[in-house]
Amino acid sequence: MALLEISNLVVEFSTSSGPFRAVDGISLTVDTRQVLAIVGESGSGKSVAMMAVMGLLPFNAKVTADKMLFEGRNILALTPAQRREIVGKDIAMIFQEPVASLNPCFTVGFQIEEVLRVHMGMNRRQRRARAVELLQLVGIAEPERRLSAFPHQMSGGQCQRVMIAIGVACNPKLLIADEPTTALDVTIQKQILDLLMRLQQEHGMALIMITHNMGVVAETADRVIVQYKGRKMEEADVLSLFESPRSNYTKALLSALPDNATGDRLPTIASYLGPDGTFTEAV
Ligand SMILES: Nc1ncnc2c1ncn2[C@@H]1O[C@H](COP(=O)(O)OP(=O)(O)OP(=O)(O)O)[C@@H](O)[C@H]1O
Repeated sequence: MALLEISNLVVEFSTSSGPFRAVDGISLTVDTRQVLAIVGESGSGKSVAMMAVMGLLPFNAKVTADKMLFEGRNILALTPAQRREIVGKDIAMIFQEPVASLNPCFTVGFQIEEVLRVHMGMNRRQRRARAVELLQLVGIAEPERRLSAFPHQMSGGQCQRVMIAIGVACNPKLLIADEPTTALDVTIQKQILDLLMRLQQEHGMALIMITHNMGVVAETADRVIVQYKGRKMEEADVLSLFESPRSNYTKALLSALPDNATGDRLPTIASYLGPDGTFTEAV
């Protein structure tokens, strides 16, 4: 049984200019301990699809799916209370903007301990001890002292480490990382990726890595889904994707990497469109 199984996920927003379909029939499965990358340009519906899994979309979103199963349970049929037992505990998500994702009004210690209070029912002493352990785990020096820091007193990289600590606090079975390194300096990006991969391996978590960066895909993923305008263009294991991409859109993404440049100018996506103005899907 797959850990997460989604079939034909559709997310439609009602907007002032009519319905807008951000996710258009995405299917995917994630197995225990697997790292799945979802790659695609900005606006391709990567985040919206995963927010639908978390139940975090606003009221103007309509979510439908033939299947959305976590460990065999239909997530869409759960009551909000049942869903909250899973989300944040068994499935956790970290976001692109670590500083903005933390609450500026509370210390990082409070924010880590809150998750432990809600999901693990720990008492004050246990929470404190676990919070120190978590900060150590994510590589924050002087953890006891840093627990009383507010997010604005920490760097972006440290805030992302705190977000990761909150994400893994309850030993989730699945962690969804939404562009976890995009807002960070290049040197810090590498450290955060290494940290995520170490935690994934040590804790045996499955990881969904949302990214637009093919380098991140190559370094982290077992399987890859390439998404464009809310649709899945291609799904493959990571080696096949880089060695023999089947969809024109994947070919376009790969040829747009500076390392693959053959001329003075990088090719544009448009030069890979088929005669009907669309990309071939290879799923
Ligand atoms: N609340 C909303 N109402 C209307 N449209 C929305 C809403 N939230 C997201 N969208 C639209 O859904 C589409 C998909 O957005 P999404 O954030 O999933 O893209 P993405 O692939 O994750 O890109 P990025 O990497 O920039 O986050 C976008 O066109 C976005 O404008």
